[in-house]
Amino acid sequence: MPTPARRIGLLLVNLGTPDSPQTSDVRRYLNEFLTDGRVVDMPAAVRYPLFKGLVVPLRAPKSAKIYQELWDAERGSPLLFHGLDLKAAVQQALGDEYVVAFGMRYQKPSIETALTELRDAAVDRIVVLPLFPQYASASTGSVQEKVMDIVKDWWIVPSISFISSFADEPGFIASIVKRGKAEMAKGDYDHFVFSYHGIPERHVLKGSFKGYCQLGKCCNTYNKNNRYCYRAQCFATSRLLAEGLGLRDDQYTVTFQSRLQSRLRDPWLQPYTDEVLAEYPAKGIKKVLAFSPAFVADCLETTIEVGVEFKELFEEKGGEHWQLVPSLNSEPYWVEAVADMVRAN
Ligand SMILES: C=CC1=C(C)c2cc3[nH]c(cc4nc(cc5[nH]c(cc1n2)c(C)c5CCC(=O)O)C(CCC(=O)O)=C4C)c(C)c3C=C
Ligand SMILES: [Fe+2]
Ligand SMILES: [Fe+2]
Repeated sequence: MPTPARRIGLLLVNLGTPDSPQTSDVRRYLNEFLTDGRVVDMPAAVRYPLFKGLVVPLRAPKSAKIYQELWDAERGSPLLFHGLDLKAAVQQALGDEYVVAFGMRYQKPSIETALTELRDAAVDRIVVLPLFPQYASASTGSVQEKVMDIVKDWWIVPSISFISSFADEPGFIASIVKRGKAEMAKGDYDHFVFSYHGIPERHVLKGSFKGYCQLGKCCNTYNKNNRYCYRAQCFATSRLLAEGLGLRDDQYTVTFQSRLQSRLRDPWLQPYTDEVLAEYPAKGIKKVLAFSPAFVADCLETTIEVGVEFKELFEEKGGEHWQLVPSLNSEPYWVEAVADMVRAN
């Protein structure tokens, strides 16, 4: 039987990671990441000297130590090897009609290398799936900008579609529910935390249609006016997860982590996960199951921040059991959910 022609390119993209946990590689990664105007939205004339000259040199050695803790001796950065595993599994699920490539917004494998793979495979069109469930200009928006910036220089500009969020996608929700239920079957929990990567409040306000989002109850529903609101999407994901897990409203809390401490002290989305969990033991909440639904692959922000640092803080304050639900990585049901999203695109 003749092999069917390969026609559609799928580009999976995640955020990025250093080449190694050495300070020099972490510095290079952070320089690229934190001088992105969608991540640090200051004028370039301030951003470059401030971050390249001051913030990154101070942060890189500390971050490198944490990356050393995270690094797998054989496979390196989890964000990278889970991404490559997902790529291989989704390729298998979609079959020969698709060519699947994987790229990182910062460092390697670059988006440019991945797009070139797709171009060389002579695909007719490209579907871009940034692996961020909730849209943020600092994550999804940056990937979209980078893709467009690269293809604008191609002689033949391909047809491209972007899956810009999947915060309420049934396959995504069902996959996390499955992961969560597996943990819930192993023990009892007093409370459930859905901890999302934070962003500055300013980023949410800037993304609002006609000033709809004011960081209040406006985000409690997810509608046409706030469909790109990161905060509204985090709440929407949480409501659906709670429903799937059978949780009442008072059994779970939505929180935000990973704020980049800056001397400017600009507010990030609240409540902050560390502040919330520190108060739990005194309130009698001693056993907590923590979800990281802003991430689909284990990384520094899940394994170390939620799985190690928050656990230590919780126990220091008198908590008994803090458990992280692992990310979806390349679990078979998640692979199928990704394939379904792409087929439906
Ligand atoms: C979930 C999507 C992400 C958004 C939105 C996001 C915004 C954002 N991040 C920073 C600063 C840092 N983030 C770092 C790590 C990191 N961030 C994401 C995802 C989002 N970031 C991931 C998947 C990772 C992990 C990468 C890995 O290799 O494991 C870091 C680096 C780690 C450190 O030094 O602490 C920084 C810094 C900002 C400022 C921001 C929005 C404005
Ligand atoms: Fe981040
Ligand atoms: Fe909003």
